[in-house]
Amino acid sequence: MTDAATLAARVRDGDLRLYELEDHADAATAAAARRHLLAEEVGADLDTIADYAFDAAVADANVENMIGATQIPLAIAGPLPIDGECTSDAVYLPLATTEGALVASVNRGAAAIRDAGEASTRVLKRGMTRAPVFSVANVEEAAAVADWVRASFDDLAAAAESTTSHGELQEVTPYVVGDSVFLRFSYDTKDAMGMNMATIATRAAAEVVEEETPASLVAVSGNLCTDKKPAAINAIQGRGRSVAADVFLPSEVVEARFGTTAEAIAEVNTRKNLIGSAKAASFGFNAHVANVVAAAFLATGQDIAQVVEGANAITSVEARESGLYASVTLPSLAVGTVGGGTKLPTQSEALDILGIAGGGDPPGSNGDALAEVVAAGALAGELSLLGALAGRHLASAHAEHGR
Ligand SMILES: CC(C)(COP(=O)([O-])OP(=O)([O-])OC[C@H]1O[C@@H](n2cnc3c(N)ncnc32)[C@H](O)[C@@H]1OP(=O)([O-])[O-])[C@@H](O)C(=O)NCCC(=O)NCCSC(=O)C[C@@](C)(O)CC(=O)[O-]
Ligand SMILES: NC(=O)C1=CN([C@@H]2O[C@H](COP(=O)(O)OP(=O)(O)OC[C@H]3O[C@@H](n4cnc5c(N)ncnc54)[C@H](OP(=O)(O)O)[C@@H]3O)[C@@H](O)[C@H]2O)C=CC1
Repeated sequence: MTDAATLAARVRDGDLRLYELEDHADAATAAAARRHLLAEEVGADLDTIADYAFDAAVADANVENMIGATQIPLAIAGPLPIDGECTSDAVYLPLATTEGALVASVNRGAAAIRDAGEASTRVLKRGMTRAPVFSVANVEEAAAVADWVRASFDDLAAAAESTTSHGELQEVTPYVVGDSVFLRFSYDTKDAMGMNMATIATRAAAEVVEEETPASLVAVSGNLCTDKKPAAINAIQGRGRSVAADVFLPSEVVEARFGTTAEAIAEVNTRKNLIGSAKAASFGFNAHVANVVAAAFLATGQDIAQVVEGANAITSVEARESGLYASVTLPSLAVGTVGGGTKLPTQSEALDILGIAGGGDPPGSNGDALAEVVAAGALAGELSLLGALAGRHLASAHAEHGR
């Protein structure tokens, strides 16, 4: 074991690579050595980055070349009453953000939902996808491979499921483009978001495809999955969890909470979220679902890059006889309560606020509960922002809260 300054000197002298420090010291000392080196090279003061409260070793599977931790303010919004299949409680939603007025907004939406009773939520579909791309000789061969895949689901499932005790292969859909064959594998990954699980399982199934057909694997991810890129396939067919939330707010709640009417909020939704989004050719027919998805993802250890598909959501609002009906449907929300960043201490504590850290009983129920909570939080955020726009107080709210 050796001290941070000595290790930094060895890196500077070319004796060690920056990422090899954990082989020569504990994780905290290795991080300190990198800060030491950085302080010398760029003169930055890293005292706050160094002041983290968890054992650096627990982040070993989550990051390389660690120097410390970024601290993001963490808040709660709620209580937010939810009537779902896996959540039937009033929850406090943990949100990590740097955008002033965001939590106040979700909190106001939650208050309106409380006044009205509760939001209903349902997970409509589960299926984490991975789509490898194979090359073949020509279209004729591509069609034959696709036919073989359609007839060989059991063999592919046996290979894929040999790599996991939780994952279940649900379907494999072939897509042919000339001499490329894409196979979109979809898995029930239970309480895991499942991207590692699906990738490992799909790699095993791809070996069977290569053994049994002329197809040759080009890449285990062929972008038809589609992970972390805007894509209509996720918005239409779903990815991860497809989840919806809705609520009916009586007119008096709308007026008391948002200082406007159901008709005015419905008009904002139609002209902004539907017509405006259509004109922009957006995948997000909503106001700011990404805000709640991102803040909840950061708080609970989700893969933040998957906010890309998490923000594919449609908000519907209708002025009814005695109030306002609103819904938010998120077709591609990639969430988990085990694996990835969920085991890190602050993230795991945030999941504890919701009572869903770790695996659920039955497996998958905690993942579903997290999806339901995020959907209800997104609904609260949509109601409040649409209310602020209809009542024309968005700019003043941000002037007051956000700067
Ligand atoms: C800011 C408010 C809530 C004020 O709203 P208000 O009605 O003036 O506030 P209020 O003081 O009367 O309080 C009403 C409720 O708001 C909550 N609330 C109020 N203050 C706080 C606070 N400090 N901390 C926590 N909660 C707060 C709280 O629930 C409170 O109820 P109570 O508990 O008192 O019965 C409102 O104006 C609002 O929601 N505005 C919208 C802000 C918003 O949604 N911003 C989202 C980010 S915008 C963006 O990023 C995306 C965008 C806009 O570009 C996307 C697009 O293109 O549309
Ligand atoms: N590899 C890739 O291409 C990509 C990886 N990622 C990263 O993948 C990680 C997430 O992958 P993910 O597979 O979710 O997590 P992990 O790789 O951390 O694996 C989670 C494992 O937990 C086990 N497990 C225990 N209890 C349960 C339960 N109740 N439900 C489900 N699984 C359980 C499963 O093991 P078992 O399978 O043995 O049953 C599962 O494979 C993130 O770090 C993300 O950033 C993101 C995008 C792409």
